[in-house]
Amino acid sequence: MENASGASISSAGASDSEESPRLAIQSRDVLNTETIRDPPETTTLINLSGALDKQALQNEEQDATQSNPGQQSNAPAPSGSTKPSLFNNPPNLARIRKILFECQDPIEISMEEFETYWPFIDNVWVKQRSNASKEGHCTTDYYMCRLRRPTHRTSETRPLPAGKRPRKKRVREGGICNFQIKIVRFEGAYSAVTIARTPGSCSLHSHDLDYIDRVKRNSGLMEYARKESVKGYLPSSIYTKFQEEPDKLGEAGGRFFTVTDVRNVSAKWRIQNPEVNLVAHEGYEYQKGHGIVKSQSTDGVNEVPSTKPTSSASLSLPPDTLFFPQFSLDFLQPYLPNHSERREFPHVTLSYASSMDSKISLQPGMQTVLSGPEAKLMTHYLRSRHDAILVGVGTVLADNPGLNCRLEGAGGFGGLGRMWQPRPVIIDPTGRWPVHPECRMLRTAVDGKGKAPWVVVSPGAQINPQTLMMLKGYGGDFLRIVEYNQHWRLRWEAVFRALASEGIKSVMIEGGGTVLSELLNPEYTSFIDSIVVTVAPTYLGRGGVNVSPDSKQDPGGTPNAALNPRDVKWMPLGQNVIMCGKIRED
Ligand SMILES: NC(=O)C1=CN([C@@H]2O[C@H](COP(=O)(O)OP(=O)(O)OC[C@H]3O[C@@H](n4cnc5c(N)ncnc54)[C@H](OP(=O)(O)O)[C@@H]3O)[C@@H](O)[C@H]2O)C=CC1
Ligand SMILES: Nc1nc(O)c(N)c(N[C@@H]2O[C@H](COP(=O)(O)O)[C@@H](O)[C@H]2O)n1
Repeated sequence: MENASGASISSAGASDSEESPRLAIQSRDVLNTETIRDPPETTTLINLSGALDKQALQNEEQDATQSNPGQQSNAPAPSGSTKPSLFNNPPNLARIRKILFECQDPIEISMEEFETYWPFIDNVWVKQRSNASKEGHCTTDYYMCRLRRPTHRTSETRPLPAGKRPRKKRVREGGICNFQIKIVRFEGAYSAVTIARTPGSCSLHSHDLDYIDRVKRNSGLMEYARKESVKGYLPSSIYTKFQEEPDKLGEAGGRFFTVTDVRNVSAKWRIQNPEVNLVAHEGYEYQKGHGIVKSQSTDGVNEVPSTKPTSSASLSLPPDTLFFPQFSLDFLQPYLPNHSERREFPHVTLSYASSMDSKISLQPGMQTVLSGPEAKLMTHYLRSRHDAILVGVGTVLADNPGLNCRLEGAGGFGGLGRMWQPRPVIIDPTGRWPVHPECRMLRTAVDGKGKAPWVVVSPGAQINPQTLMMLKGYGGDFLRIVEYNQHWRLRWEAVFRALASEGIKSVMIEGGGTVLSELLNPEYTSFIDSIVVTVAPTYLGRGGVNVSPDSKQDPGGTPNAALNPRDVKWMPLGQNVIMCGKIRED
């Protein structure tokens, strides 16, 4: 596809998800101390990938305890010595249901996350149509909100069992809702599902999620009821047990769950298993006027705390998770992108760590740690606030970086999909970077902890078709820039314009020495908004990689400072000092 800047994304046969690369949730502006430390509906943020593995194990264990329904007619029996939960809710279910209901921004999640969470929100949606790509790697399903239909379907047209009267046609209260989404599933080395509103959709539902939960139960919830029914329990006993865990029931969308819902599920199973005598759970009995209640005699038996933790309680974040700083980062605010601004070019922040002698590494090709733990957290916070992280190929070859945000709450670190994960961008005019499945950026993409990179190349770069397909398979791409400056270097203006036309509104440029030194020269400073430098209390010496713009002279030939940032602020963070400044004239 060719864009206005003369750049092209080499996306022959691209899937829907590739046509629209800015598909992850882009609401970085809301990633602040409050949302990440104390999100509105949950205080426990849990890594999804790890979580899902453990959950699968638990599901298997639970399934293994289910005996064959035909044999277990009068002995359905989880032991009363512990209090096993009837729910196996995936982490952050309420919050993620809300995100998948509102679809405020396009969402990109892994196939596993989709399969885990979608059953708990499928009550909202009715499928309209499906398309599949010729190769079969990509399917697109179009859904409309269930309330788009003005009425419940009348059952008059359906064949009815003998003696059953047709239901009355009921007109929906609250009008109709024209919310529509498309779900694109892309299966390759990197499988992903993207969920986004379609162009004809309204931007908000005309009702809340509770309204739909009242009208229709989701299939995740119904599956809980089915699993318990096939153990031979009485519907009212199952219902009573569900009600004993109101938080989990509510989280799964079951605030309006009724005993009739369980009866419907149970009845289906009973058709196949008519000989089974349904029983109450152990420790529960029928009490006239109250239905199934916990027996007095066994009260307390079920109160013994379980030694086996329930689903989300035992889940942990990946070991490389960084926890949100307890110290204030408010000082950064004036230097951060403001995504609501309409701009031709992205907001550009230069952010790197430097020694006292302006070196960013001990020698070319060598990674050197200059940021202490506090400054590292700040850098990851900055990453979360930008759409893309740009580096030169020298940095990628030297550091094999991840270029993701590893703060708790970011996608893969307790957040959904690739939420708040920036897009790595590599300036590699001749295609020197050896795209390899073991490199950190691609591993990060496979693990759902970040995005695969876009590699900016010049027209002459020889990109092997297999390399192209491999990178695309991970969700990355090559971006060809055809504009050069007088030194046969790619024109930064063209790079920024190409990124803007791909939906990138903010870029954090981390390095290395060549890229930073070039961008600090006068011809580029009109593109640079802010600079955030982490200064380390060390001298790396002359052999180090330098950051320094070209020297400048005034018109009389007197040497002058090359660049003076404005609105400068210095902030000590641990052993480092952070220098923030503005570059571009407003
Ligand atoms: N402390 C810190 O914060 C950081 C430190 N670093 C360190 O920096 C070092 C790497 O720096 P360096 O070696 O200078 O490499 P860079 O990462 O700056 O990459 C330089 C290469 O990028 C390509 N490039 C850059 N700008 C352009 C342009 N306008 N047009 C065309 N090509 C361009 C060129 O590739 P080609 O040669 O193929 O033409 C160039 O050689 C590493 O040691 C790394 O650890 C890196 C980032 C941050
Ligand atoms: N802020 C900062 N401090 C340092 O001390 C550094 N060495 C760097 N390096 C940059 O960070 C990249 C590594 O990123 P990952 O941790 O692998 O995600 C590296 O490539 C440089 O861009 N930065």
